[in-house]
This record gives sequence, structure tokens and C-alpha cells, in this order.
Amino acid sequence: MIEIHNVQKSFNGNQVLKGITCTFETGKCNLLLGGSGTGKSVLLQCIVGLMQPDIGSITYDGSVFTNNKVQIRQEIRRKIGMLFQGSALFDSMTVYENIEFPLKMLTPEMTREERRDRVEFCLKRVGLENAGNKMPAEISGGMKKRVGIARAIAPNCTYLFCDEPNSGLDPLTSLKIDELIHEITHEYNITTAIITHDMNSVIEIGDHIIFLHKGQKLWDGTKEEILNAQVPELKEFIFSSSLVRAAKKVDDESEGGLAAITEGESTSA
Ligand SMILES: Nc1ncnc2c1ncn2[C@@H]1O[C@H](COP(=O)(O)OP(=O)(O)OP(=O)(O)O)[C@@H](O)[C@H]1O
Repeated sequence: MIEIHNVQKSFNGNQVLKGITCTFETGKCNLLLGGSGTGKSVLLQCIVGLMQPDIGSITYDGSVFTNNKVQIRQEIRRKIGMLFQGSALFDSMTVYENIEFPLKMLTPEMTREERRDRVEFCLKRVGLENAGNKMPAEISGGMKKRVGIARAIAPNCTYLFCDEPNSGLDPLTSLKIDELIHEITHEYNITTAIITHDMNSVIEIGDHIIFLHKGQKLWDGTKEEILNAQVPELKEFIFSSSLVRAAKKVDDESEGGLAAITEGESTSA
């Protein structure tokens, strides 16, 4: 579990994070939801140590991360896997080499054969067992995300951070990437945090959702609870989604629209 307590961050007098307190639960997809400019990326950067909060604390499974000794921060960092928005693969390396890269960096004690077994396992787990020799330029956006996921989990990460994993993908590919992240999270009991403003993802994989608005946490709960949340800013955000509006229309006209979605029946599409 990652515990975030009263995290504040300002830039030149502009307070971007106004005292965020929340938890990312173990073995769950924790979604950081909110509109543009609400501070999701800044919060994520503070959590992984790319940025220092002005005030507040971040604790990983009981180990304090903020302002702790370099060695302890490095130990925590080694357990973090990142899936970047644009996948951020190394263009000059093959898919195999991209996935092997963090193993070489983080686990120098592994033999070449052990690395090969791990890379092949991860490639298989993300459904790319035949793509190891391809270059990033030769594969689709969805495949690149899969490689990014394989690279993130290769060193057996305990924590997985995904920055808008669906950006640039068509709806069906987005759904498959969401499902893959969700499966891996539950299978390996990873604490996963996902930045998103996609209501589809909320409905598909939102085990725990944290809604940010103007640098504040206004609500958190599950995907089953979110449609009944009585927070005006959250309601406005939810019903700005055309998917939810369409489902509500069905709900109003008959039975089962929104309920059907929250029960996951939309995945059959
Ligand atoms: N390094 C920085 N220096 C100054 N201001 C920054 C910096 N990083 C972020 N900001 C500001 O912080 C605010 C929140 O930005 P952030 O990127 O966290 O939003 P977001 O919720 O992730 O938005 P989006 O969904 O559009 O990516 C913005 O006003 C942004 O301009």
C-alpha cells in the first residue's frame, strides 16, 4: 500500500497540490482521475521521486520515501515499474533488448540465461512471444504499450505506475491494454496507480478511484460507487463523458443502462 499524506506542491506561488491525502491499495488498480491541469502528473512525479513535495509524506508499505536516506529511496525505486504515456521505448533497441534493459541495470547479478528466461516470460505474458526481434518502429501503438508493460514488470515490480496508458489508442486496443494491466495487477498483487481521464477505464478497471479537482482530492471510492457520488465537480466530470451520457439515456428510457455498464456487460463489445 502507498500512503500519501498532506502532499502540497507549488510553482512560483501557484499551489498545484493543496494537501492531498489518499492511499493506493495493494493488488488493485488505483485510478487517479481528473480533468486537465488538476495536478495528476505532479502528484505522480512526487510519488515516484521525480519531484520533491514542499510538504507532506509518502510511504511505501511502511517505508517512508519522502526525505529519507538515499539508500532507502533507491531500494523503493528499484521496486517501481513505470509505463510512460508514449511508451518511451528505446528506438535503437529490439523489443527483446528493451525488456532486458532494466534487468541489466537493476539486477546485475542475473546471468544472461536468467535474463533471457525472464524476458521470454514477460513477452509471453503480454502476448508478444514472437515480437522479440522487432524494432519499435515496426510495431503498432498497442504493441508498444505491451512492450512498455513487459519492461515495467520485468524486474518483478511491487508498484506499477501508468501515465495515461490509453493515450493514442483506439477503443478496442485501449480496452485490451486496460484488461492486461488489471490482470497483471491482480495476478502478481502489484500496487498499481494509473493516471487517466478516461471514463471507459474507470468502468472497466477502477478498483479504487481517486478524483482530483484543482489540486484537491474531492472523492475516492470504487467503480460501483462512482456513479452515485454526490460531489458536483465529479458528477460534472462523469457526465461530460459521451459513453456515460449515452448509458444514462438508455437507463432513463428502459432498465439497466448504467447498471449494466457497472456490472461489466459493456466489455462484450
Ligand atoms: N515543472 C512545472 N513548473 C511549473 N508549473 C508546473 C510544472 N509542472 C506542472 N505544472 C503546473 O501544474 C498544474 C498541474 O499540471 P499537471 O501536469 O499535474 O496536470 P494533469 O492533471 O496531469 O493534467 P493533464 O491531464 O492535462 O496531463 C498545471 O497548471 C501545470 O502547468
